[in-house]
Parts: sequence; C-alpha cells; structure tokens
Amino acid sequence: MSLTIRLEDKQQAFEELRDIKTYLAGRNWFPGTSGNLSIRVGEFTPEQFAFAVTASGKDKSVNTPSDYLLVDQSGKPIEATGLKPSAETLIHCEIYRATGAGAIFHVHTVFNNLVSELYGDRGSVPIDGVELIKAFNIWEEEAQIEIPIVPNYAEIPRIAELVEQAILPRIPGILIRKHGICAWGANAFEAKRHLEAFEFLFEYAYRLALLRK
Ligand SMILES: CSC[C@@H](O)[C@@H](O)C(=O)COP(=O)(O)O
Ligand SMILES: [Zn+2]
Repeated sequence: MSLTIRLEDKQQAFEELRDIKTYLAGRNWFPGTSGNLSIRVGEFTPEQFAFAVTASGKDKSVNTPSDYLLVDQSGKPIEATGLKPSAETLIHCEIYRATGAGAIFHVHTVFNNLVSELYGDRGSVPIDGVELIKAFNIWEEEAQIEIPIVPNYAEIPRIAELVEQAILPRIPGILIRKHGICAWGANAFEAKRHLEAFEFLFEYAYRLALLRK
C-alpha cells in the first residue's frame, strides 16, 4: 500500500481541522498555545497510515495558511514543508495504531488537569451513572466507567509507550496527568462529541468531590 494522499482528501482534512480548531478556541480550550488536533486521511492499516496534524507551537486561536501538515504513521512529514508537527504527534500515532480512530483532539483545561491529579494515584477517574456517559455509546442504565490516566513525562515517546496499555475498549479518551486529555472518534464529529462529554464529566467529578468533602 502506498501513502499517496489525494489532494481533495488533504484539503478536506485541513478544512475540518480549521473548523474544529476555531470552535475549540472559542471555548478557550487552547490556553498558551497548548493543545493539538489531527484527522486521519486515506487508507488505514495499523502498519501504515497518514494524518493531518496541527503544526507545533502555533497560537491555536488564530487561523493562518500554515497551521497543518501531513505526517505518516511514525509522525514524519510526508510532504516537503517547513512546518514542525505537534510535539505530541507520537501520542496521536500510537492512538491511531491502537484504535483505528479517524480523529484525535487534545486539549488542556483546568478541569481535566484537576481530576487527573485528584485521581492520578488511582490511575483512572471513576464516573458513576451520569447521563452523558451515553455520548460514548454506552447505553446501560447507571453505567459505571473509568477514564484512564497515564503519567506525564518530558519525553513524549515515554508517554506514547504507556498509551497502548492504558486504552480501554469502551472509553474513547485518555488523560495525561496534570497535562490534558486526548479524545478520539471515528471522525471529527464523533471526536468532538467525546471531547465535550469528557470535559462535562470532569467538571462534574471535580465538583462532586468538593461537595462530598
Ligand atoms: C505550550 S504548553 C503545551 C505543550 O507543551 C503541549 O503539551 C501541547 O499540547 C502543544 O504542543 P504542540 O507542539 O503545539 O502541539
Ligand atoms: Zn499537550
């Protein structure tokens, strides 16, 4: 299989990334240039795939002609470009490889950082019977879920290495402790729904823990 990407597929992915970036920036979910987004493009096998990803260090609240680039399954640019892929591209590579997802969104918020620390030693955030769990396509009554947490390391390959073991089949997201969340889905629409549901549940978990104190 070759990694040739059709121009129209690349353009569509870049446009979708711009739309979701603009929306998430409106929610103030990219403070201080944090966060990164990607959408998979073309054919997928766990051994070979490509995705469009945000360039590193950009102000994600601004749209410019040089915000995205295409990379392969190892995070290397597949076209000549002066842009550097997100510093966290390897985490995206690992999630795509493990899940076959179509889009991955990573944001840093105060609530995702708070709950990742609150439940960091436990290794997961427990959520019990909240209606919005259904956003993950989990329909049982009073469902109980655990949202996994991995440690945050300065070396991204060390985080990427832990991601595969930590991913839970029903849960389309993973927290990096005192860092942020990566949420994914079959496409950008689904990844956005999952990301919003996670953030709702994190605020709920944080406030509930305070009320119970
Ligand atoms: C500027 S703080 C955030 C970064 O260290 C990183 O965690 C992040 O999410 C953004 O990195 P980037 O390389 O721009 O994709
Ligand atoms: Zn980050």
